[in-house]
Amino acid sequence: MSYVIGIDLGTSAVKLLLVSKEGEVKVEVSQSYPLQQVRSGYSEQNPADWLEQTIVGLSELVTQFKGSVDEIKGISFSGQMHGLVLLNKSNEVLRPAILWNDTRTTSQCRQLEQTIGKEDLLRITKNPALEGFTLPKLLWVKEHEPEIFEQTNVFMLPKDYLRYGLTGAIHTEYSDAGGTLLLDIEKQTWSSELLSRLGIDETICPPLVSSHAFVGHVTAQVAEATGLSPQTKVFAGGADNACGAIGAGILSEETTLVSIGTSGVVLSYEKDKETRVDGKVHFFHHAEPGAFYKMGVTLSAGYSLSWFKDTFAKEQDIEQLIREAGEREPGANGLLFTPYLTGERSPHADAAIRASFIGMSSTHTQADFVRAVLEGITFSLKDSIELFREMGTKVEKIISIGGGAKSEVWLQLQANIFNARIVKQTSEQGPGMGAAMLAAFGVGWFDSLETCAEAFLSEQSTYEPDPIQVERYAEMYPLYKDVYTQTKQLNQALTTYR
Ligand SMILES: Nc1ncnc2c1ncn2[C@@H]1O[C@H](COP(=O)(O)OP(=O)(O)O)[C@@H](O)[C@H]1O
Ligand SMILES: O=C(CO)[C@@H](O)[C@H](O)COP(=O)(O)O
Repeated sequence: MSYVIGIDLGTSAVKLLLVSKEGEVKVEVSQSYPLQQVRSGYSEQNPADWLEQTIVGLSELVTQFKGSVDEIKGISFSGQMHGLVLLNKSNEVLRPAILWNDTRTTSQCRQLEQTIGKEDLLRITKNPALEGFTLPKLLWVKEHEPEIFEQTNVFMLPKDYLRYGLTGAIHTEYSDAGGTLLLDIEKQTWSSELLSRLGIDETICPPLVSSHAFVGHVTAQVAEATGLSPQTKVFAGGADNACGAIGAGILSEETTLVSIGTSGVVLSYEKDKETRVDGKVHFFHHAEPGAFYKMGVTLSAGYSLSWFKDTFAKEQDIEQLIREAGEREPGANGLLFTPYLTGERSPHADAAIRASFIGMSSTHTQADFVRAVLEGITFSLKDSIELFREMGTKVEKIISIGGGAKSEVWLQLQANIFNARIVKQTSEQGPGMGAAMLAAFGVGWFDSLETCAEAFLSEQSTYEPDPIQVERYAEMYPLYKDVYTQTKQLNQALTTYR
């Protein structure tokens, strides 16, 4: 027997899957780490925590594995996107990583628009300046922590740091590089034009490789700490959403992906680099060679639910909370929630907006609140689905992945709010499975990711939209959308108090 390992460096936890050559998940391990949010809009993690927990997870996986470690042929990665990791000349981490959901960089985004111009940014990177992307974070460090910027030898993205920790080799790959806002998407190179206009030395950008590229073996030290064989081959990997797309079989334009992890994502495959999304949604390289995807992002999707639970129902079981919410009426008895806890990206690129509960009454119970949170998160994903539909994308069949896809109640809610058929696969761990598939493709078990998908992926259950509930949610949706318009100025005024 032969196996590969897919490692998904999420925001809440690192998830490791041991997958057989037949695509069966044999061992699944998850190790969590904290998120530091010291001020509203700030979000950081310690790269040492990622590496430490991955090593713990790998040794746990090896312990649970019944076979010989020589049978584990390859490892690859999926990782939360955009996070800025800075290393000095000795490859030591210079400061905590500034994450994708950190929105402190509004002024750097405006500066970028002035220095480069919105049109040139779109022409080169196919994306607008958004707080979550890596370049504004780099400019923030340059401005606020010049002594750290001076010492920077190379920047990295989260899963690239993990790969460096396991192999000692420094790279990034195209699917994550697009999310830095420094990649020339058409030329597939770091943009010398942007870098020179911003006065940033190109040497701080890591070398670029393809997602399935072989980049080395695990080091002897890592092999000893985890029990893995030092012969285990390591492949580059991809951005978590690109890997999620692979792990959900989004390798053609027919199906759409919805991922509910810490963030929420709506994603569809694009063959053509000429596709224009005009900055309304993101446009990046897929982890499949030569392909692309467009993507809308809700910053606090699963995070809104976790926040609610941690703040108001810490001791309660998440599944029980969702089950009780599922028994309440659609519309949560007139309670609306907008999930803007850390600002928003799609369709409102607004770092200052914050979440609301609208319509609270003394008759509302905890279950109504949880229902409103689930509905609000799902409405916010519908905003991206509507953008896709306006662009001409048919959204009829959706593969749903991420922590949110563990819940039947939430899957049915997605079908009713999106008015689309929702499919859950045998594993909801799309990004980890996508990473395992990149390793399987990399070691040469398959001649394409499509053939790998045929062997590895299968659908488990389908959720059809219920026409009565579809109509009810269609009536509520304009009310949900109005909350943004009505609370925008209020939230802007409240920034002084944060
Ligand atoms: N049993 C469950 N049912 C529905 N949602 C869940 C369940 N368990 C966790 N979640 C949601 O899944 C989210 C984590 O999803 P995950 O894909 O692991 O995130 P990440 O990749 O960002 O670490 C949590 O924030 C939580 O809201
Ligand atoms: O910023 C984005 C995409 O642009 C996020 O989707 C991150 O990639 C984090 O993902 P999760 O931890 O929610 O999987």
